[in-house]
Amino acid sequence: MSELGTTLTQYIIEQGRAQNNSRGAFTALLNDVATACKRLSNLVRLGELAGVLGAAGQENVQGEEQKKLDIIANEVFIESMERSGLLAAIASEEMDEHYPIPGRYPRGDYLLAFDPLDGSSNIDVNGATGTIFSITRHTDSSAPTDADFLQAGNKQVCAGYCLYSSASMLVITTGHGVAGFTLDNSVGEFILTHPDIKVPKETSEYAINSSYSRHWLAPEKRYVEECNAGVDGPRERNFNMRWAGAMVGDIHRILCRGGIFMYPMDAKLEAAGKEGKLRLLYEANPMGMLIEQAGGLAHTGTQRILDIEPTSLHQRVPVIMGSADEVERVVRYHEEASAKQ
Ligand SMILES: O=P(O)(O)OC[C@H]1O[C@](O)(COP(=O)(O)O)[C@@H](O)[C@@H]1O
Ligand SMILES: [Mg+2]
Ligand SMILES: [Mg+2]
Repeated sequence: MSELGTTLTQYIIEQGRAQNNSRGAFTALLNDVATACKRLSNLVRLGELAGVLGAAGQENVQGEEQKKLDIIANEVFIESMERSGLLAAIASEEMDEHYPIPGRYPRGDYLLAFDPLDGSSNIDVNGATGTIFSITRHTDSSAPTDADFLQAGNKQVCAGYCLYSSASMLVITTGHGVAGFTLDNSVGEFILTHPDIKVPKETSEYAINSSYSRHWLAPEKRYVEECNAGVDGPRERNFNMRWAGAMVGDIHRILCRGGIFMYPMDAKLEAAGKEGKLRLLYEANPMGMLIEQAGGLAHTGTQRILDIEPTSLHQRVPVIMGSADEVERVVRYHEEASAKQ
């Protein structure tokens, strides 16, 4: 295992050696990801001084109001990732369709799907935000299409996020555990600070936006009511609640100390004809891979997230992920609720 203090580049090279695979190309790709994250980290840190706060005055393909930083983050990331020549195309929350890297196919062997800025509503209040990314292979030598991105999460070769908070941290998996790196601005490097991250199996902390409780379906209602009943309830212990308003902040906390994160299907989403709030390809899948690689579980309530065969680029899914015992409990409540029907 790599030692604390190892740089991200050294870590990737060491991992490649340990797996008997030189992975030079992949090292370059992750270096580009790291460069993009460093550039974004600087912009987020400067905030209004860099003129990046506030609304952009337009909506993205999903009808959500875009912040200036959503658009800037998308551009900065793409610009950094275009250079390596290893990507065939990029898909983003902020773009209707995929973006084929000019002049790069059939050379590019990988596809990158990403959420340039997760937690957009936190930007203007100096709250935690992040970038989430997922990398899959592009095996077809022809020009990439949207359909090439529609690969189940279990096909991801790398997933991760960069959290922009009091420290900026890059947390990644290449399918051999999860490692966390903290950005040392004095040397401009991500340094390994959290090797082999594991999510504790048990937890007494949950994360869900409780302002939607009136819309919840029976399983989540039951789960949260039982947690809130504390020592006197069926769980016989007290629970704590946290909601960062940014999935990246909630998942980071869960990777650090355990917990369960839920953005489940509810009556309001159902009535609006939506299949969930969070996006499969660049939110649920990469976070699901990280959580599973750290020993947790990632589910919709009826299906393992990483087994979903995607049908569209911006597909939404219900998300229940984190400490294994708690996710199993919510899934069991779903099974019991559907058995009653
Ligand atoms: O405002 P709500 O409904 O609590 O939603 C919060 C969720 O929405 C998100 O902000 C969606 O991500 P974006 O900011 O990238 O659209 C998640 O990060 C977060 O968990
Ligand atoms: Mg997001
Ligand atoms: Mg976003």
